[in-house]
Amino acid sequence: MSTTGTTGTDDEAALVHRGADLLRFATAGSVDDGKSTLIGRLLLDSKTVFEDQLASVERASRDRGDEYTNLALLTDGLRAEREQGITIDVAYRYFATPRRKFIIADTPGHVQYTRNMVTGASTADLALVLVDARKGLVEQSRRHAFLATLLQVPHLVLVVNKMDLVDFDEEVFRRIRDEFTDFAARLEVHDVQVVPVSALEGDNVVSRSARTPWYEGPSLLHHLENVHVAGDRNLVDTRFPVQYVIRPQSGRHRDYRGYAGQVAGGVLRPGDEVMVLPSGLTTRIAGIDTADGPVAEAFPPMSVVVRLEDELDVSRGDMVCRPHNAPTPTQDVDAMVCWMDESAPLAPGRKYAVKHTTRSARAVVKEVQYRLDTDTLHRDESADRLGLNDIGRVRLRTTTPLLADEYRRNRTTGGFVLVDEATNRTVGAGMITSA
Ligand SMILES: Nc1nc2c(ncn2[C@@H]2O[C@H](COP(=O)(O)OP(=O)(O)OP(=O)(O)O)[C@@H](O)[C@H]2O)c(=O)[nH]1
Repeated sequence: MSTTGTTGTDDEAALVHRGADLLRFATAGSVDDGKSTLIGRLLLDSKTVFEDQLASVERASRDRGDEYTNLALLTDGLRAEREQGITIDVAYRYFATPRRKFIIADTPGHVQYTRNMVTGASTADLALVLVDARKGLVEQSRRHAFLATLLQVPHLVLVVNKMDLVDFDEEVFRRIRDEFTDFAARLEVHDVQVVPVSALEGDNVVSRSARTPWYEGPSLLHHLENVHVAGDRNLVDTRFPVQYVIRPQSGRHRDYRGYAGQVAGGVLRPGDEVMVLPSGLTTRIAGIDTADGPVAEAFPPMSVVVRLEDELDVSRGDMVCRPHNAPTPTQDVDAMVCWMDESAPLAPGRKYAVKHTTRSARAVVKEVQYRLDTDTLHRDESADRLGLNDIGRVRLRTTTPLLADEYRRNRTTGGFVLVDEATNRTVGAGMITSA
């Protein structure tokens, strides 16, 4: 069964293709804050839910003796469906309104929250942290907010839920909001929104509620629909990691040679002078092709095929950039690493496979510089290893040079994962601090 929303027009499809009207957001909260209910409410009120799903949830709610239609059943039901037979750390859900399409990275489970959240939030435009109005900010709320900013998620929303249980008291909201704003001021995030809602009763989720006349901000959905994300993309530094070389062996296209990949930064146009790394050779872009035909420009996150004027020796893992704006190939990498392996810690001397954009290399851990306490933001410099869910600063030496940028400059070319070569499991996620 698909949970994908409305079928769009071709125009919409083109917009989505360009990422212009798509918002990816990650949700986080502690147990029972109401995350499932909130997501259920968004799906329901945006009419993404099918009649039969709704009918079955209504039936199940009645059977359980619930007073309300239990929206969490909707979310959890979808979750269970997704999880059948496979281990999924992050469940992705889709819904759409006439203004935008949304992809929610929902991170179920509380034990592995750091790992899950890193997975879910690494590509998110926005992170939504939920708290229960009766409890206010708890340790996990701070940790989630911190992780989101560490992953450079540009927009942060604190949803103060269950306002109905505190009689929509402005004072309660104000206290939580102020405490959060103070905390967020210490983090690297520029856009913070705090919204009082009742996920259960629908207040301020889709439309503004008459029960919070003191609240002057937008409803949650209105904010999600309008938050400006186009400016978050790096359109300055041209970065095109080559994923595949396309060269038909026969037929009338056998003279075609193109390089397929997803634009990671900047804008590419036919005629642009470009440099290909690691060779350093320069040429011009002859044309840019997509599944829908040639285009006059390409920018993140478009997937395209780039043709070059000269026949250079380009292969998977190479990077097309600009002659005067290119990453410096480096084998010494400093990074914040989130460790995700329960079987063994990251420690000096250990070797891993590195996946960075479309490139693979091997790396040895030279040093653990410190481990970060995500609650106090304190750096423990005596730490010499990272255990499951730990985050710390690490120095690596790779076997072949990476074509890397700082993560804060580019989340794609600044990020990497570490893979255990014996098990082929992803054991760490890294954000390059200097290359
Ligand atoms: N009164 C009230 N109850 C709510 C509200 N939102 C959620 N709840 C209730 O809080 C309980 C927990 O809600 P869930 O949506 O299951 O919580 P969750 O955070 O998703 O929990 P997980 O199952 O861990 O994902 C349920 O009994 C909900 O009905 C709200 O706005 N007001």
